[in-house]
Amino acid sequence: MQSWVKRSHTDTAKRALNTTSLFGTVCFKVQTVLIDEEVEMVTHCCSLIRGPFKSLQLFGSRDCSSYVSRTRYLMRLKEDDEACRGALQSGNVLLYHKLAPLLRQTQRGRYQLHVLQATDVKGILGKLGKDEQLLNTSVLIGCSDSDIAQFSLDVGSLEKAAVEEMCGGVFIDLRKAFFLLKGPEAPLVTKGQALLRWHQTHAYCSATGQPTQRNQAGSQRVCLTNGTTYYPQMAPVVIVLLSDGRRCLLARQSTFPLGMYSALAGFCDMGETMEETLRREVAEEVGLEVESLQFSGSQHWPFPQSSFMVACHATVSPENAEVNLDGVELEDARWFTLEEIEGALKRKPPPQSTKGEPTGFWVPPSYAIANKLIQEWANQQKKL
Ligand SMILES: NC(=O)c1ccc[n+]([C@@H]2O[C@H](COP(=O)([O-])OP(=O)(O)OC[C@H]3O[C@@H](n4cnc5c(N)ncnc54)[C@H](O)[C@@H]3O)[C@@H](O)[C@H]2O)c1
Ligand SMILES: [Mg+2]
Repeated sequence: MQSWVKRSHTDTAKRALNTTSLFGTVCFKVQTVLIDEEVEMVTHCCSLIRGPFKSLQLFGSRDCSSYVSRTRYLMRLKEDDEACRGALQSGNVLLYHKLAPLLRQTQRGRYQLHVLQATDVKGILGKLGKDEQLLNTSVLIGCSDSDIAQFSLDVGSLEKAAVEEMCGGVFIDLRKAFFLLKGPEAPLVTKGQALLRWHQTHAYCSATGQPTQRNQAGSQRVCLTNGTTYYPQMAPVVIVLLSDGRRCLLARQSTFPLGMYSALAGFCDMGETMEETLRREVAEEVGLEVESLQFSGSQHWPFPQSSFMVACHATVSPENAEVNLDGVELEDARWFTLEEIEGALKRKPPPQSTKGEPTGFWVPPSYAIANKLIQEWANQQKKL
């Protein structure tokens, strides 16, 4: 196959691929972008899609795992504006209105992400008399299991109700949406929002005050005056569930919903390791000295800004477990037994309108990594 494909044809095929999803509707797409004499060759090429593209090594081989293929594809879209613009034309788009994501309700009343095709979005923009170029302000957020590039787009300049009506969906505040969505939809919707928000707040260079320009994928912005490149950032936070061997420590801030207790958390100071942050935060907030720690997992947390949560378990000695509260940040911190924790894990959060203290404390819902730490601790204690 490689010997049959002349150099110019190889370039043509590459160009064709730039306009498509990973292994999407290549044959259909190329006919829309190529001149006639090229179409025949590329159509033939596409009919043998696995063979030629493997030998041309445009996206790596399908012998690799699909995860590797998707990762390489996304990497390429971040580096190649033209390829990214092409992928956007046949991509999936999550819409946001002033950073509130668009969801739709299923017949069973469950909420799902409302994923649109780029062509649908263009149709909506056309019907509302808006320039199709707005689509190009989308940012790349991933690649679906069916190898379609995924983007997020804020249509805050359009009338919210009109878009909702046309799409048959509803824009819902992220805090609520996060709670309503299940599985991989929840992290995807927060990633989409976090990246859009980063662009909305980084339009200018903090050194020159001049405008910055984004690449097509939205993975970076560059100051046109001094050339500084800015990348989307998350603030690192350590979240820790302390145990004295028998009980675990949970705390609450006065701003938490009534009755909710969570694990201790704190932002990393400049230059700190994760271990140092953990030790410092525990000392600052509850006056205890950590003896040992164990990494558990991590999570991107979009509220109020993007944090990168690193979750750990840590122990203190039972002889030195008396809490000495820092009253500035925390309203309360207490040791809880396994029985109390099991009760709290089963308890549903009270409705937001509830006045007065709910009967019994409760813990953050399952989408918060604090919940995972608490579940892990309870499971571990049950084995002892
Ligand atoms: N996902 C979860 O399960 C979970 C659970 C608990 C807390 N959290 C999140 O962890 C984060 C940190 O927790 P915390 O509030 O206890 O932190 P913290 O104990 O460090 O206290 C917050 C204070 O730290 C200072 N600070 C330093 N760097 C900051 C930065 N980059 N951004 C904001 N404030 C900074 C501010 O003065 C702020 O008032 C919060 O955003 C919270 O929403 C997530
Ligand atoms: Mg804290």
